[in-house]
Amino acid sequence: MHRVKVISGHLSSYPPQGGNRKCNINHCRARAAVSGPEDVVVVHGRRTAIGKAKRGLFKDTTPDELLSAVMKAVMTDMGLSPDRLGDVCVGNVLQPGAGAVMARIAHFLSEFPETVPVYTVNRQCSSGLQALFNIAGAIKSGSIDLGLACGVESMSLQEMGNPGDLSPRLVDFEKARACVVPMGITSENVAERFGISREKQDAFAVSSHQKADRAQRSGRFEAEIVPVVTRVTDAEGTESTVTVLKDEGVRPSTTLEGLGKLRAAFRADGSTTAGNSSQVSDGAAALLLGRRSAVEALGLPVLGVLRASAVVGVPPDMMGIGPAYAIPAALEQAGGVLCREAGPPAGPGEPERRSHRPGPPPGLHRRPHGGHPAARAPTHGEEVRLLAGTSTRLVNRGSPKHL
Ligand SMILES: CC(=O)SCCNC(=O)CCNC(=O)[C@H](O)C(C)(C)COP(=O)(O)OP(=O)(O)OC[C@H]1O[C@@H](n2cnc3c(N)ncnc32)[C@H](O)[C@@H]1OP(=O)(O)O
Repeated sequence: MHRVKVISGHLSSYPPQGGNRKCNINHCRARAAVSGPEDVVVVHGRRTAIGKAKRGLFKDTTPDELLSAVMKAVMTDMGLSPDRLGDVCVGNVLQPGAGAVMARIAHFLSEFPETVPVYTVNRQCSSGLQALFNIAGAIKSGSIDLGLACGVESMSLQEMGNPGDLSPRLVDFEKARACVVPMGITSENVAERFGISREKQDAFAVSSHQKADRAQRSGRFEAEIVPVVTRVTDAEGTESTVTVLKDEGVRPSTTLEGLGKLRAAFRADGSTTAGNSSQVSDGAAALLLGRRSAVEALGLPVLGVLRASAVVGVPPDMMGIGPAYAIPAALEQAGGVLCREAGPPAGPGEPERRSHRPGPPPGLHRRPHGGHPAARAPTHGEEVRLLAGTSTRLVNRGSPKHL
């Protein structure tokens, strides 16, 4: 939840509306100022540490075990029996069948009863967020009161490079061809088309490592990380038992100078390196959601309220720009007002826009929905939480109409 607060803080840092008509997210929030028993609220969440794929302490751990660790931890922390859950949704990309069998096995490893259902969903990098929004949708529509939204991936035990059986005709369609562009190349495309220099990427990476290091050293992640006891085999073939407690991607010694020496990983003349890339990782997370009335009746805490959601399709050869388009779309739903300054970056060669309601980004098609008339705001001192995903998803307020 700390990161959610940070994102929310970024979004609210725009100056109040004035002569320059910059977006004021607090104003948007004020427009959404009613709360009620039908709200979908976040109760609790836990995650595993994020392991370094292939070389980290989770490299030999199966995803059902990672998933089971967080599923169990959330229910135990809340003192809640799993049979209270109306549904469990798990986001996953690489496991066969999006991990349906793996998820059901995790369910039983967690000693959840068979009467509680579980299913999986795959929306690539935002699969976990999609799971969250599916559960929120089921709560909002009245089909369940409480649900568990999870995400899990073992990049160590599955390969990214096999897209499965595809039509040979894909070569005749530019966008279809772009769907099999490797992730590293999509990073190069974004850097090139939006003018994000190697220096900027390296500077961002240094600052990211520094922030993660500070957070790690000050114990900010401790409450959210579930210690996982597992087995790992070292390079000599010796197996040992370890307790995994810490994210493995953080390199406190990272410097601009050191990063500057790394070679581009995907294109000889490129700018994406092992130092400024998103680490290939293993891990899992679970979040308990519920209808406010049910949550309060059980005496459970309310961490935040889910207010709006938006998904925006983007060109597949630069899929990493998803959040830049989905976040403004979700904000627009949350408050019905959005300025371009809070919107996605201008497209390549596109002048900075100033319209109060941005049109769809170049080459992109906005889902045809507007602001949400039934916006509600939290009570009891809660803040609105806008949850941004690694990809195209924002989750917060919804209504049956939109779910
Ligand atoms: C669930 C998911 O994980 S999905 C997201 C996965 N991410 C992607 O697909 C984005 C693309 N990124 C990638 O494919 C990978 O990060 C790659 C191919 C660029 C690099 O992968 P790896 O070779 O495993 O990178 P790794 O972190 O081991 O770094 C390799 C070397 O670069 C250097 N290096 C990496 N980071 C740094 C740093 N911050 N400072 C200095 N040197 C560094 C080191 O020499 C390191 O070797 P070492 O760990 O033995 O010291």
